[in-house]
Amino acid sequence: MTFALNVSNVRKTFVLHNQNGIRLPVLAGASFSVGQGECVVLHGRSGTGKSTLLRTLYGNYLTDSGRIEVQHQGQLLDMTQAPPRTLVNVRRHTIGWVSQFLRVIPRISALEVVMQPMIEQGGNRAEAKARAERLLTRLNVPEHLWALAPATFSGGEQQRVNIARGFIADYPILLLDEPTASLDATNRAVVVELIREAKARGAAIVGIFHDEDVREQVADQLYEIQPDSDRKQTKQQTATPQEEHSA
Ligand SMILES: Nc1ncnc2c1ncn2[C@@H]1O[C@H](COP(=O)(O)OP(=O)(O)OP(=O)(O)O)[C@@H](O)[C@H]1O
Repeated sequence: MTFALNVSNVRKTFVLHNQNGIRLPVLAGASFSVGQGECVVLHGRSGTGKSTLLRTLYGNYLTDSGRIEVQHQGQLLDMTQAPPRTLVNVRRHTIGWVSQFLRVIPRISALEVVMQPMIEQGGNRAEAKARAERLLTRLNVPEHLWALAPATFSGGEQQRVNIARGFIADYPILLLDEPTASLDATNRAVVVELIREAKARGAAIVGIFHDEDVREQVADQLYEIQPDSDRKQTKQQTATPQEEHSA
């Protein structure tokens, strides 16, 4: 199977510049591959680095070493070397991100928030609106809320708007950071369906799911992040400024 995403030997150490340059090694050589239509679930105890790895795949964090190869617009691209402008393009067209929290934009309606990724890909407005409405309906977001900005929505409503936004565009790769965290059983089942549909159209998915039921229903592979037995806080030898790309 050709991979959509290939992670090899990724190491990541956080350097806490405002705390005496303490170094916190988190990822000690993460390696796995995700094929089209496959879902890899990141697994491991709390604090082992699941979120860090997922964010690193999205280009939020610089790595110490290793490669993160993605198939992007017919070419193989190493995310660890991609300049910011390329990252923006990858995030627009190739890698979608669904976290448990919606980044609320003041005065923009829920419907527009959901439509945005498809419009940014150059999609047709009417089609984006129809798709957004279908997704919001499936995710049980009441219609009277669609025209409102989601700032005042409940946590679960915001999360469902965020999920609709993440699934509206057919990204080849999807990164899911606990997308079912504050959902009830009915809406969790809808998210499982959306993930299965995305896999069926060939999306490669990497996710974190604390809910065991959801994990079992969507995972093709579990990637266990080994606790770094040598992990310890070590003082930085030389102060190298660490640049991070924001999401
Ligand atoms: N931005 C950061 N700066 C410094 N340290 C960080 C940062 N983000 C995470 N860490 C540290 O990295 C380690 C891994 O955190 P991470 O959130 O990736 O774990 P996790 O496996 O996702 O945990 P959980 O299951 O509890 O969400 C933790 O010890 C955390 O304190």
